[in-house]
Amino acid sequence: EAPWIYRQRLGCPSTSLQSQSTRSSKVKRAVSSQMGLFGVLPFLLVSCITFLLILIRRRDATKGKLPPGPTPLPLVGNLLQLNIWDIIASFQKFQEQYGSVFTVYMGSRPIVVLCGYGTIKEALIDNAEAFGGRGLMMGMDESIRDYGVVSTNGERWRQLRRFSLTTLRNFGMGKRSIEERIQEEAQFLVEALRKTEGHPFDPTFYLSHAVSNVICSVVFGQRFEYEDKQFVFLLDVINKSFRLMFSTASQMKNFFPGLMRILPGPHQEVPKYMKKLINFISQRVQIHRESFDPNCPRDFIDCFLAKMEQEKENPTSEFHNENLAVTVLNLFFAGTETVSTTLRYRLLILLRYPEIEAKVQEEIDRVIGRNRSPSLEDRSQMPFTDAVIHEIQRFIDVSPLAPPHSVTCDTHFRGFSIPKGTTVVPFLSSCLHDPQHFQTPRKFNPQHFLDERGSFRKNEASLPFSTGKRVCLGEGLARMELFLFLTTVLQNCHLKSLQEREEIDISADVRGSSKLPPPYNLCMVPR
Ligand code: HEM
Repeated sequence: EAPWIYRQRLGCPSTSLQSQSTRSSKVKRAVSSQMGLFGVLPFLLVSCITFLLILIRRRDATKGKLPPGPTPLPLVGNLLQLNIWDIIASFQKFQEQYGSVFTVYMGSRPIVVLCGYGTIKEALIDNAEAFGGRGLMMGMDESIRDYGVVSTNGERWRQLRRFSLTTLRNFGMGKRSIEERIQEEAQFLVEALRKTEGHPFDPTFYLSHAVSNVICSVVFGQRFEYEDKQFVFLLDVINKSFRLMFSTASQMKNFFPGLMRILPGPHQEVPKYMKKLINFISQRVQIHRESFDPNCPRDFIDCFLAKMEQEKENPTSEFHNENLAVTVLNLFFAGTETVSTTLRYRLLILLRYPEIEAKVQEEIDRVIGRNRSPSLEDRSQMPFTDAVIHEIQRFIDVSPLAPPHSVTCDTHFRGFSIPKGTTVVPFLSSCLHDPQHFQTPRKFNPQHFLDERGSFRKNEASLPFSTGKRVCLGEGLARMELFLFLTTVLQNCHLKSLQEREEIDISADVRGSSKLPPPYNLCMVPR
């Protein structure tokens, strides 16, 4: 006969021969065994959790003494203590609680977080070699993770980084300098803005097209009309894959990589988009090959093809088709969203502070005038504009967390032992808001970058591009764009808000670990 509790569940009738008393004693026994079960279950659960915690602690003890942090649970790690919609706020809380180096667990993976300028400098600059590895970038598609410059390590990364830096520094890129390419694009941007004829519009489209065109010009040797079908296709695919890679489902890969690999969801679409992008780039490479002249490289792809030619006898060369396609893809991903978000956010801040816009325009008129395009040489004579550009980058903090690093060897740091291969995340936001380096860290204040005489003053804690061996490879290019786009637009247009300035909200829309300006419209009036 099946035990009572199962018969109840299975809906079996109780036998009619059983007397009332036998039935009631059976009921009592069943109830007491059920109660026993409920008493035992929590005990078993607590024992299992304790056992797993001990295992985690023992494993960490054998791995080294990691910095302190919130107590992780088995399997989920610190998932329950982290606000995955606002990781920045969670990290700020942990920094207050545990200090400038703490450990959080993403699932069963420990991640060491570095906070504040002193700590980040000591790790990324003073111990550059140890902290210069790239950690596993979970959000990135597996088909491209092993190639290119952003997510690789060792010789591959070293060679591709050196090559990309040299090429972006303008050597061997044909007749036109990168500065000229940006100046040209800035003029196209102003022309497009003029066509809005003072009507309200959302600047996102114009700014992202202008910024993407700079990368197109550097990489493909060609800019596109903003309505060009190929260009619109390229930007659409980049945009969609960017969103998917930073979606919550993709972020959950950090916690449960194995599970997320098989679970359905938007993150499973990423490889499809990657394939489209790689196909697009491969077609462009093929077109380049047909008109390639090794003595006159026109752009990044030509320079790479020339390097492939030079190294064709070397069987271990890193200059091959896969690395070419993914490095180009890396430049698009790393160099478009960051710059265009900065430009978009910057216009919003200037709408909020029209007196600052007026002061920048006064400097533009005095140094550049209205009859020629701004050039990089002008920057050194424009301390106020330079300070505003730096302060906007500090204040808006578009990359609050650097992508994951990893330690390349067992590392002793501030009394802790971090085993080789451990993921380390520089919390750049904590640097940009470090109260020891900025007088009013949470307020927009260009004085942070000016001395008493009004000259530009560098601030070592201002690290929006990170620092050390992995410092942003496009920093030089980005700084050129940020200066030339701003000065060209303000030389030609006034910004007009649709709201009273006091009503303009400049606080960021935080999504996971990214910060974006709130959506807004504005008008541009020709000067
Ligand atoms: C406002 C604009 C930009 C910001 C705030 C920015 C910020 C960053 C940050 C924080 C990193 C991570 C550094 C680290 O791992 O510690 C990075 C890496 C990188 N950035 Fe940028 N970036 C910008 C523009 C660009 C542009 C225009 C390009 C390319 C043309 C670019 C290409 C890269 C690449 C390739 C890496 C990976 C470097 C490596 O792993 O060796 N970035 N950037």
